Amino acid sequence: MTDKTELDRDTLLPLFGTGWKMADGKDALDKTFLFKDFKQAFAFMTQVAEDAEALNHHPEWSNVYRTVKVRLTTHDAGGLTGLDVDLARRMDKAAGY
Ligand SMILES: C[C@H](O)[C@H](O)[C@H]1CNC2=NC(N)=NC(=O)C2=N1
Repeated sequence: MTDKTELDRDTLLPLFGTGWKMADGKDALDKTFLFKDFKQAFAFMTQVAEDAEALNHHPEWSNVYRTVKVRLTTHDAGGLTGLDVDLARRMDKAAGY
């Protein structure tokens, strides 16, 4: 599921349910994760770093204390692909959704 054309509403709907939003003219998925404290936020980032390496697909993200802001897009494709959906799911799992 790496073709941009395969991303339909049914694929994205479960992610909207966990707080992901379309951004950047629908070329990206954004979500803000809020954790109990910095330690939990950083543990999440450490787990997701492993997932990103496994997928060879990497988030744009920033961390301030217990907040992690994420943007997912596929630079190679110039928009959203199945890789972004896969990484979003892994992030939700790592955050305990
Ligand atoms: C060469 C390598 O496959 C590419 O640079 C990968 C790595 N990680 C990536 N991550 C994201 N988010 N988009 C990409 O296009 C991308 N490309």
